[in-house]
This record gives sequence, structure tokens and C-alpha cells, in this order.
Amino acid sequence: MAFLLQEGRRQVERNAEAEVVAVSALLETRLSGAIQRIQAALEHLAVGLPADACSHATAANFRGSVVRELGFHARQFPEVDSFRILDAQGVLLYASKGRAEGVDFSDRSYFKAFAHGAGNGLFFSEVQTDRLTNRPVLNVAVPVRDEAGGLRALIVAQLDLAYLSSWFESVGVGVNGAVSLRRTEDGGVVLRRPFVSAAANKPVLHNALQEQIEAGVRSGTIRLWAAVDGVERIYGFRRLGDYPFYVTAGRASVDYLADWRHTAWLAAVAGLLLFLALSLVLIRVLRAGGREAATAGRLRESEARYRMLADNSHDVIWTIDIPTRCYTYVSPSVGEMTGYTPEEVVGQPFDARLTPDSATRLAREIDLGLRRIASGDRAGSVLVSEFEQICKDGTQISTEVVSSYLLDADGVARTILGITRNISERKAAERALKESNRQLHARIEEIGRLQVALQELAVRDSLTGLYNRRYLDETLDREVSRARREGNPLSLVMLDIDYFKRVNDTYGHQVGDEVLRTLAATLSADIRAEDVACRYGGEEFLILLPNMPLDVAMLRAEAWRAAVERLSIAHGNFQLTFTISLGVSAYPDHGKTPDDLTRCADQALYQAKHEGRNRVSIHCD
Ligand SMILES: Nc1nc2c(ncn2[C@@H]2O[C@H](COP(=O)(O)OP(=O)(O)OP(=O)(O)O)[C@@H](O)[C@H]2O)c(=O)[nH]1
Repeated sequence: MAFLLQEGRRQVERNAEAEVVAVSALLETRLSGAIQRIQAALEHLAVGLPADACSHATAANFRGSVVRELGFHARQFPEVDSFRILDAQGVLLYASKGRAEGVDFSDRSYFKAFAHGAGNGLFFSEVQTDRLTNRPVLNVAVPVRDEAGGLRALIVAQLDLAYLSSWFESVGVGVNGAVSLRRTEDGGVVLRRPFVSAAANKPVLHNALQEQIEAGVRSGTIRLWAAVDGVERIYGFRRLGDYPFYVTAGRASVDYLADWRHTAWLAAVAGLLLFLALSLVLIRVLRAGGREAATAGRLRESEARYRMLADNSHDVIWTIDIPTRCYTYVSPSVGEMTGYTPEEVVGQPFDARLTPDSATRLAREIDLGLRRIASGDRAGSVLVSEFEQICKDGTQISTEVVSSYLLDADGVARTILGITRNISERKAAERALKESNRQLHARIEEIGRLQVALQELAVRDSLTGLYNRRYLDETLDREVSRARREGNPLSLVMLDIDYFKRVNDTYGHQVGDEVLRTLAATLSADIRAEDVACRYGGEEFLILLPNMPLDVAMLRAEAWRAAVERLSIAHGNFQLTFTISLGVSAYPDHGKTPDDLTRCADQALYQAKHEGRNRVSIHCD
């Protein structure tokens, strides 16, 4: 029995472990997908921000278009409270919502980091209460630098922690479970459910999970007593891609062991029943014998022990006489459970306080048990069943009944001995758990669908639908290695719209966007399945042509140039036309690394612009 219980416990623990691994993986995918997309939006904004727009003196000329663009991005990200642009002194220039230009943010960590030269990468602040909205946020910032590397502006996305916590609410980790988002650097809390005041940003010390993260472990499981609330949990943890965060999902042992404990309780009850049954048999035997005083002493002692057990139990212990099917004994706790006194129950038929459905089931079970015993099947003599009972005040309770048939010397069942436990609370908890499991599964399915969509979004430019620069960088690395390995050629075409600023200035930013979309569609319509067309920056595009030598790439580039020259976009009474300049480079002719090839294509593009635009060039050092 002990072995079976231990094995059951191990299985329950393994299940809990699988659950926390799944939940942490779900959260990781969702969070790192969101951060990736936000990073792409910030980089896009940084590339497209004109230098003049970064100064307070001329900001008014750009307010309309910049705020519109910030608003556009804010609408794509419900998890971002607002996008903002600060000038080189840390003063707010533009925001996707609210009008608070002029507010000073120069004391904020993300500004100080870049003002003192923290490179060009992404910076994550600590958890902060926003100065304008009073909401808890985590600021994500990228700098815009001038040619000399000086800070020109700062673009900031405010991650709305209240919104993100709704993702944490939606995962099922049980009543005492916990999920958190933490910094890899020191385990500082960004977000936690359940919420613990004063936990935000607080580093964790001497924590085995944090030690694993610091040792470079990217994901795993671990059992811990949480310092913050003293609860023992099994945690699944996972790094958020290359970002400086990790998520944890913990199931409390008190939750996932509840069912196992119930089984252990049943085992204990079965033991108690056996003991009571033996006591009853002993009492009967001794009574029937009508023996001398010594025997009477043992009888009293045994009966007293039996009474004491029954009288002090929270569960109701009872006996039913099988021939009459009436109660012959009921322990005092029946009052606490049903409101009836033992005197009101003893002598009553066994089904008097059951719902009709339960009464029918119990009668059927008794008949079946008796038939089994009559046929010599002793295994059927202990039964566990659930019945609905009606209390004295008319309320209904769910009960679990463990019963045993007591046989006389001839093997005939004369008495049923049983223990009834009120399991109404447990049933309600089970119903709630079932419902929350149903919801969890529905959400897991939804997240699965979202995950696929997110993965696609993470590599796509939202305006044109072409691949983004991040995707191109990864693919270019791979394709150059492959070209080197297999000895195949590879070409790059970098192209840029001529005088695009004029299009924006004359027709407005929206028409400019339409031009970008039309150009993307024209390129996409005329590339091979293995080619990778990407939006490289504002109005700059790059097309990677695996297995294509320089001369063929020149022909392709010329074909795109001619196709764009023929395009005409209707705008009111006008027909808008535009041209592109293109620079081509090829492996191995112009370089053997991704950087060399990109630089060469860029120089060729510059040359095409210099030579009069609307043409294709190659650059030779
Ligand atoms: N509408 C729109 N404009 C953008 C976007 N990204 C960048 N731009 C604009 O692209 C223009 C680029 O201008 P410049 O770099 O001066 O180049 P140009 O006017 O095309 O001139 P040349 O390249 O020298 O022929 C700027 O006006 C940017 O605002 C975008 O997503 N949408």
C-alpha cells in the first residue's frame, strides 16, 4: 500500500512538472514574440525619423506625421501603453497618446543609459510608475544617433504591465500557483501573479533557480520554497530568447498533491474500517459467548475504543442492519453534517435522507454487493461511492461513503458498516477546476494559433508584408555560408526610391506608404520562391538572390527598374509615377562575407544615385 501511494505521488509530481513546463513555454513564446515585434517597430521608427524632427524648434512641422505614425504602431500593440520620442536632452517631443510635450524624462534610467553612450541596442528599464499616467510600465528604448554618434533622439515603447498581467491571469497554475517575469541579471521581479507589493525590481538572493539562470541554463524545472510567500512549488522556467528576462510558472505542492492526499485519506479510512469491523466482530463473538468477568472486561474495553473512535470522528460512522435496511447506529457528528440528531436517524430506513437518484443507486449497490458476497466474491465487500444527501434545513450536500459488509460466522452479510464524509467543498473545487481546465485548454488552442501568426509577424514588415531586416540578416548569414560550402554564386540587390521625400512632402505620408506597398507588391510579383525580398529601412529594400551569378542579377535588377518606371498610382486627378535606383553585388566577386556584400551593394546604390538615379550599378573598389 505504501509503495502504491509513493508511486502515485511520483506520478502526480511528474504531471505537475509537465504542466509548469508547458505554461512557462507558452508565456515565453507570447512574451518574446511581443518584444521582438516591439523592437522591430522601434527600429523602424528610428530609421524613418527625419533629423529635423528631433529638434523642438522644428518639431511642429513634423508633429502631424510623426504622431500619426506613433499612433499607428500603438494600435498594433495592445501591450504597449504608448510610444514616445524624447529629444537629446530627454524632453518629450512626441507621444502616441496625450499631449505632454516638454515633460522632462532626463532622470530616467533609459535616458541616462543612452545619454552616457550605451551603444545602439535595445534598453529595458526597471519597472517604473509612469510620470504622466501613473501606470506601472517597463520602458523599452532605442536611440537615434547622428553621424558622429551623438544622441539625436530616443524612441521609447512603454510596456503596459497591467495588460501583460492579464496574460498571467489566463494561465492555469492552481490556487496557490505563481507565475513571474524576472530579469536574468538579478532575478528582479517585473511581473508576478499573485501580485506581491514591494516585490517589483527586488533582486533575489541565494535562490537556486536564479543561480541556474546565471550559470546560463536556458530552461528547466526546479522545486523550491518561494522566499516571497514561503510556498513550496515546482517551477518551470525559461529564458526569453536573447532578451534579459526569464519566465517562471510554479504549481504549489499543496495544490497538485490534494488529490493524492485524498487517496491517502481513503487508504487510512479503509484501515480504520478494518479496525472497526474487527472490533464489532470481537464484540459480537464475546457477547454471543456470554463469558465470564475477564471476558466482559475485554468486551467493555473494545467497545469503549470503538465508541471513542466513532464519537470523536468528524466523519459520520454508521451501521445498517441488512434485513431491515434501517440504521442501527449513527455517530454524533451526523448533527454537524446534516442537522439531524443520532436519535432522529437510528431506526430510519437507509434511504430516508438521500435524494431519489442517490437512493436508487444505493439500493442497487447494496443488492449487487449482497449478490457478490453470496457468490463468494469477498473483494466486493468494501465499496466507495458518492451520494447526495438532504440535510434537516433542506440543503443538499455531496458525500463520499466508504462501506463494508460484515459477515457472520456462516459468511452471511448482516450489517453494513460505513463512514460518510462531507465532500461538498471538494466537489465545488473540482467543478471549478474542471471549468478552469476547460478554459485553459481553449486558451492553449488559441495561443497555439496566435503563436503561428506571431512567428510570421515577427519576421514580416507590417507596412509592406515583405520580410524585415532581422530576418534578412539571419538568412544572409545562412545563404553566404551555403554558397561558400557548395561553391555556388549568390547576389544582392539593394534598391531605394528616388526623391521619395518629395512624394511625402507633396502628397503626404499616406500616399508615401501607398507607394511603398505598390513597390513591394511589384517586387514580390517577380521573384523566385527561393529569393528573399526584404524592407531594409524606410524606403530602402534588399533582395537576396541565392544561386544567381552577377550577370543574371544585373538583368533581374534592370527588369525591376523598368517595371517600376512603368507603374502609375492614381491620386485624385493625378497619376503618380516614381523610379528606383539599384545597386548589385555578388558572391564571390564583391566579397565573401555578409557585411562585405551588403556594403558593396550599398556603395553601388550610392553610385547609381550619384550618376543620376533610375539606373542599376555595380561598384568596383
Ligand atoms: N511614407 C513613408 N515615408 C517614409 C517611411 N520611411 C521613411 N520614409 C521617408 O523616406 C524619405 C527618405 O528621404 P531621403 O533619405 O531624403 O531620400 P530621398 O528623398 O528618397 O532621396 P534620394 O534617396 O536621394 O533619391 C523621408 O522623407 C522619410 O520620412 C515610411 O514608412 N512611410
